[in-house]
Amino acid sequence: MTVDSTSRQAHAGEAEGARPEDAGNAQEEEFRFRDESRLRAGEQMTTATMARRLPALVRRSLAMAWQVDRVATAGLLACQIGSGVLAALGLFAVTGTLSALIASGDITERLREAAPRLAVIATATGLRALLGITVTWLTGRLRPVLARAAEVSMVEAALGAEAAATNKPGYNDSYDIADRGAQVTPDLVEEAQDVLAATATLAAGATVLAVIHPVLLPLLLLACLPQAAAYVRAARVVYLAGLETSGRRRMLHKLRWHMSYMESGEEMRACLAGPFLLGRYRRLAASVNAAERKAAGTGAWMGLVGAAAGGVASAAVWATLLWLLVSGRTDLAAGGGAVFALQTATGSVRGIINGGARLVRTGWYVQDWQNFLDNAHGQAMTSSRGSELPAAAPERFEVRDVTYRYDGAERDSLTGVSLRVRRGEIVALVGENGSGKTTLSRLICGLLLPTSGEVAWDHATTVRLEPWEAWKHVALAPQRFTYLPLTLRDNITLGQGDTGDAAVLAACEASGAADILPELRSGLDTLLTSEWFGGHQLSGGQWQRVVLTRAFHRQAALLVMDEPTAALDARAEHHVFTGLRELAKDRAVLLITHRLANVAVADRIVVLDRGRLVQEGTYAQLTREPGLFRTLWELERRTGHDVNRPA
Ligand SMILES: Nc1ncnc2c1ncn2[C@@H]1O[C@H](COP(=O)(O)OP(=O)(O)OP(=O)(O)O)[C@@H](O)[C@H]1O
Repeated sequence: MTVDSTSRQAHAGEAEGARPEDAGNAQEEEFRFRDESRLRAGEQMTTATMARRLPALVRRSLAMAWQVDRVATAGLLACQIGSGVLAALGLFAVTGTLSALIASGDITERLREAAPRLAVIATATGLRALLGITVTWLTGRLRPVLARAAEVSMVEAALGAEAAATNKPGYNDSYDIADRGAQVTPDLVEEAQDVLAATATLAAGATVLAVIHPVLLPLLLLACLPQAAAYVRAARVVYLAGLETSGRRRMLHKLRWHMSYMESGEEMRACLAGPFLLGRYRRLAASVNAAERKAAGTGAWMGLVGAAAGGVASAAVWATLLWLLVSGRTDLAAGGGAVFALQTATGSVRGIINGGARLVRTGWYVQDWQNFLDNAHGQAMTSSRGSELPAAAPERFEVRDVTYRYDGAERDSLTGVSLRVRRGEIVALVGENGSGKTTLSRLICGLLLPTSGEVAWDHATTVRLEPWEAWKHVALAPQRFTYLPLTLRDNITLGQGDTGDAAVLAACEASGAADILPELRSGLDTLLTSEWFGGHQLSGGQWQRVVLTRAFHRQAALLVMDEPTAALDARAEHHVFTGLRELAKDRAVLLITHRLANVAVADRIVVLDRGRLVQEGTYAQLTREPGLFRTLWELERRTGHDVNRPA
C-alpha cells in the first residue's frame, strides 16, 4: 500500500461507506515501531566483533548448562570429543586400508593386512552411532532445562531492575529480543559442540592430508573461506531483519491477544472492533512478511554465491589432487587414502562453516540476552541503590523537595514536593487526573528514585536502602492491580508471612473479601481464574477486595492505597473506610482517592495540581478555605457523589 493511498484511508472513518478494516492513521502506518538506537547497536555488532565475543558467550552458556545439568553437559562434551576421536581413528584406518588394498602384492596378503584396520573401522562406526544416540538423548534432556533456566535468569534480571527501567520507552521490546536469545541459549551450546566435533574430525583428516601432500590442507581451508563469509553474512541479514521487525511482531502478538482472549473479547464484539483491528493486523503482518521475505531472499542469494564459490574452490582442490597423482608427486596407494581424507575433511570443513555461521547468528541473539542480564535495560538496582537496612520498624516517611521526570517524558510529573507521613497517621493525596498522586506514592514506597530531592525513611534515604529489605515494610494496593492465577490464599499471602488462616481471615474481614468466601468451593484454596478448569472467576469489585486483603495482611509500616474502593459497591466502600482508622493504629497510611467525601477519614489532606503541592490541611480546613480542594469537593457534592452511603 502506498503512503498516498494509506493517507486517503486515514480519513476512512469520515468517508461514506468506509470499511473499518481499512481505517488507520497514515503516520501510524509510517511509524514502523523502529528503535533506531537498537538497530544501530545491532549493525555495530559485526561478524568480527561477534567472533571475538563467541568464546566468552559459549563459556557463559556452558557454565549455565553445567549449573542446571552437570551429567548431561559433561556427557555431551565427552560424547562429542569421543565421536571426534573415533572419527579420526576410523579415518586413519580407512586411509590405511585403502593404501593397503591398492598397493601391489598378493591380494590375500593385502586383505589379511587390512583386516585389523577393517575391524577398527567397524568398531569406530558402531561406537560413533552409539554416541550419536547418546548425544540425541542428552540434548533432549538438557535443552528444555537450559531454556527454562535462561528464562528464569531474565525474570530475575527484570525484577532486579529499577521500576523506572520498565517505564523507559522500548523496554518490552528489549525484553522480547532478549527472550528470543534466552530461547536459543541451548542452540549455542549444541552448535559449539557440533563445531568442536567437526574440528576434531578435521584434525584427523588434516593429519592424513598433510602427510600426503602439504599443499592440500591450506588449499582446502582457503577454498572454504568465501563460503564461510557468505554464510555468516546471510545469517547477519536474517538477524538484523529480526531486530528491525521486532516492534511490529510484538504489536501483532498484542493485537492477536486482544482480539482472541476473554479479557477484551466482549469489548471487541460489542464495539465492532474486530474488523478494524484485523485490518490493522493484516497491514502490519504484510509489512513484517515483506521484510522477512526480503531478508530470506538476500540470505538465499548469499548462500547461493557462497555455495558456488565453494563448488569452484572444491573443484580446484580435487584438480590439485589429480595433478599430484598424474604428475607422480603422490603414489596411487596414498592417493586412494587422500581421496577419502579429502572427502572427510571437506565434510568437516562444511560442518564447521555451517555450524560456525549458525553459532555466530545464535551468538548475536544470545548476546542480546546477556546484555539484558548484565544491565537489565540499563538500570540494574544493584548499581543504583545502596545496601543499608531500614529500621526494624520505620516510623516516618518523608519527601523532601522532590522532583520527578519519567524517562523520555517532556516535563516533570512532580516538582518540588515535600510531604511527611508517620505511623498512626492517615494522609490523603488528592488532585485531578495526571496531577502526580500515583507517582508520589511510588516515590514514597521507594519504587522510584527522585530525579532531584530525596525521600527518607527515618534517617535513611531510599536511594541508600537495600530495596528488597525496604519493601518488606510496604503494603501496596495499587490502582492497576494484578489478577494472579493462583488460589485465594496465595493471592493474599503471596507466599509470605506464614501466620496461619486466622490472620488471612482477619484481613478478609477488614477488606470485605470474607463475603466472597461462601461462594468459593474450596474456600481459601479456590483457584481464582476460569482460564483453567476448576477455577472461579471473580467480579471486578471482588478482585479489588482480594487486593485490599493482600495489603491488609502484610504487617507493614507503610500502607499505600491508590483508589482502593474504585470498584467497590457502597456497602463495601463504607466497610473499608470505617475500618481504616483501626488499621492505621500501627501504620503510616497514604490514601489516594477521587471520592473526596472519603478523605474526611484522613488526618491530613495533600492536594496536588500538575505535579505541585498546592494545598495541605485537614478536611474541615480545606472544605472551608477557597482553593482546588474546595472546588472539586463542591463539584462532587453537586453531582451527587457525596451522599451518605448506607452501611
Ligand atoms: N510510567 C509512566 N511513564 C511516563 N509518564 C508517566 C508514567 N506514569 C505516569 N506518567 C505521567 O506522569 C504524570 C502523573 O501521573 P500519575 O499517574 O502520577 O497521576 P495521578 O495523579 O495518579 O493520575 P490519576 O488520577 O489519573 O490516577 C502524568 O502526566 C502521566 O502522563
